[in-house]
Amino acid sequence: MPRTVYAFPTVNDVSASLRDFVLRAQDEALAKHDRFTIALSGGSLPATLARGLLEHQTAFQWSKWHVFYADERCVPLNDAESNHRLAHEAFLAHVPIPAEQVYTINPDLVGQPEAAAEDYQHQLMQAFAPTGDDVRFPVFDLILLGMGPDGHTCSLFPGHPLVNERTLWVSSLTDSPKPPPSRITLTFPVLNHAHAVAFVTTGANKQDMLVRVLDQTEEGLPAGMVNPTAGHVYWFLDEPAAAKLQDSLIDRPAAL
Ligand SMILES: O=C(O)[C@H](O)[C@@H](O)[C@H](O)[C@H](O)COP(=O)(O)O
Repeated sequence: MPRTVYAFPTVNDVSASLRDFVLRAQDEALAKHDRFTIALSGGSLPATLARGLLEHQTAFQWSKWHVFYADERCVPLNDAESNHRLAHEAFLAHVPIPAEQVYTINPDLVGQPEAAAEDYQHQLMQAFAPTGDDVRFPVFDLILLGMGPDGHTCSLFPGHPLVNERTLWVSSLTDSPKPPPSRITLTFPVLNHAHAVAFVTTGANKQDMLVRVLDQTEEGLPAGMVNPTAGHVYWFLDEPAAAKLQDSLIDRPAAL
C-alpha cells in the first residue's frame, strides 16, 4: 500500500497544502468521471480543511462535488455535536455545492442508530450503484479522516467489534468511547476501497499514537488498518504531531 507522510510547520501550512491536494484529487476525479466523491470526518478536520478551501476557491468545481460523511453522530443536524453542522458552518454553507449532493444522516432516524446506518448505506448505494449495478463496495475519490489519540478513526475504535465488519458499507454503534455514544460510520471495506485516503492529524497529543500507527508493527490500531488495496494513504501532519517520528518516515512536501 503506497503511503506518503507530510509534516508542515503549522496547522495553517497543513490547510494550504491540503487545499492543493484536494484540488488535485478533484481534477483527477473529473478527468475520469463527471463528479468528485469525497467523505469527511468530524473533529478538527472541517476547520482545517475550510481554512484552505475558502481562501482560493476559484479552481474548485463545486457543482461536481458529492459530499458524504465518513462518520456521523446520531444527533439532530443542527446539534452542536453534529459533524454535518460542523462541516456546514465551516465551509459547505459558503460554497455552491447543490444541497442534494450533500448526503446527511436522516434526521428522522437519529434515535435509531441501526436504522440510520441502514438508511445511510442506502443513500450510498443510490449514489454509487444507481442502476442496481453489482457494486461490492463504493470507491470514493477521496476520504478525509482524523485520528484520535487512542488510534481510532471514523467511529472505528480499538478493540470494538465494528473493526471486524466485512460486509456492511455503513454500521452503527451505541457505545462509542468518544461522546456522543451513538454514531454511524463507514466500515473498513469502504475505507479500503477508496482511491485515496488522507489523514489530517495535528497537535502534540497525537505524537505517541502516530509513532505506533506509522511504525506498522502493532495490530489492531484502527488508523493503521486503513490500507486501500488499490489506493494511496496520505498523512498531513503539523510539526507538534510529527515531533516524535523518525525523519526517514517523512516525505518531502515538494512532491505534492
Ligand atoms: O466524529 C468524530 O468524532 C470523528 O470523525 C473522529 O474520528 C475524529 O476524526 C477523530 O476523533 C479526530 O478528531 P480530532 O481531529 O478533533 O482530534
